Amino acid sequence: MQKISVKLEDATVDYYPQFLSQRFAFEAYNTLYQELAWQQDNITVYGKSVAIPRLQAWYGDEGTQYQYSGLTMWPRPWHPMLLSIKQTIERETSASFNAVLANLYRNQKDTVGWHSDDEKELGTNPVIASLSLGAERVFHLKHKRTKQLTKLALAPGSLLVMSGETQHNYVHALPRTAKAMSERINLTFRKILL
Ligand SMILES: O=C(O)CCC(=O)C(=O)O
Ligand SMILES: [Fe+2]
Repeated sequence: MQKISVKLEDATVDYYPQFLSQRFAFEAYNTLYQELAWQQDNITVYGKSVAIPRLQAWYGDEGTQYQYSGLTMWPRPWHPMLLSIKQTIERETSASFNAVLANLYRNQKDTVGWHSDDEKELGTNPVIASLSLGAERVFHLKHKRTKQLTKLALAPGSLLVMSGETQHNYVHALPRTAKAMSERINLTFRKILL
């Protein structure tokens, strides 16, 4: 399988342009779009409740609840399609995961702002495996100290694996775009320390 090591200072990022076949990526998109328990969550920012600009769903092993910005996400039991994708990623990367955050970007206005996946439940130097389906969107990575910006177009069926000190040294985001975009699903597989 084709794997591209993205050249980044102080980070380890691998990109698999066609991790899933086009046919399977299309099928997975349709199934997950229809069958996951997509919800609109609110977070508390400066004491105010704000709707997150995307839909989300959290699936995982029992005990993998996850907290951020005043929001606790309780895991739903694995959907068979998520479990099968997880196992395929585990075989290829030799990492293991026990939960996944599914994001649904409904259009070009849905985004995720600058952050690192550095919640304490993930431990130091977590492996985050990010699978993309549906519309292609541009993922941004920014070095915290040098501010060096890297942009990666994430194709449907592609896998981006961030490991090593990436979360420590970089923030990442999926910005909104001026151009109209159809729906995109992103699955970020994680390992919550229990
Ligand atoms: O949608 C993406 O590609 C990124 C999602 C992300 O960064 C996250 O869920 O932590
Ligand atoms: Fe993230």
